[in-house]
Amino acid sequence: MAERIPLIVANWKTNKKVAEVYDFLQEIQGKLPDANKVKVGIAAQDIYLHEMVKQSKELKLPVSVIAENVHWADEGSYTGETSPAALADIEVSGSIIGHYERRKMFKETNGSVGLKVTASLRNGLIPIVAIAEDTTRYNPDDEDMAPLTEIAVGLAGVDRQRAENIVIAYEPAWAIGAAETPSLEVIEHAARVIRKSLAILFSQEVADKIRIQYGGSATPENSKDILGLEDIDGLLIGRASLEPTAFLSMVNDAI
Ligand SMILES: O=C(CO)COP(=O)(O)O
Repeated sequence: MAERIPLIVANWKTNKKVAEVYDFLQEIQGKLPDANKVKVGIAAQDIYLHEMVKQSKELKLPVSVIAENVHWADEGSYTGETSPAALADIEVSGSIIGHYERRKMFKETNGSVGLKVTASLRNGLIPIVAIAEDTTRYNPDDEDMAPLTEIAVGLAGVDRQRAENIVIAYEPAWAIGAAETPSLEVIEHAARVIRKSLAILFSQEVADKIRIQYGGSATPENSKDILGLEDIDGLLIGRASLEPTAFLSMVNDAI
């Protein structure tokens, strides 16, 4: 089976002022583990990304700077959208795509997710595709299992050669911004269903290379157990990522 280096990503959402962004980066300087053991990303509001890339270089931080959303067109008349080509140009590493909050509040669909994933891969950005589907109704041992809709529809147009660069974030809607996570059994089951869906869509070989993160009320208290699950290769962290000590503790749990 392919070795998947865990990926821990902070999703700051619409939080932090510019001074707080820089304080955080300075606070984690020299405290991140070897990038060969765990990869670290921070997703922040677009207005901070360019400076975050520069600051990370200056501080020699092994951190990938990530957008929280991206448009599907490289350029053109799309007022208010951010081009994947422009993100790549300022050395942003990837983008979250189809976060539940965007699907719910901003009418993001599996169709637009697909366009954004393709556009990201075309520009060398890592798409972190968030899926919130209820995986409990699927049986991963069922030979004729249908892939999850969010994967089947959202990733249908993706070129198999590039698919291994996708990251999937499993974020059950009810656990986001909540106080509880699903049980470890439910998370592992969901991750297996997701990997099986990816294998149906691409191939088992590709599916084995794709990282699957868990997101939704991940904290320093539960991160080690979640990261210990066989099919979970990282975390997408909201609230607990806003504070450097908590974030660093969760990053270290991935080793
Ligand atoms: O939405 C999330 C990460 O993308 C999860 O948010 P919380 O960790 O705050 O529940």
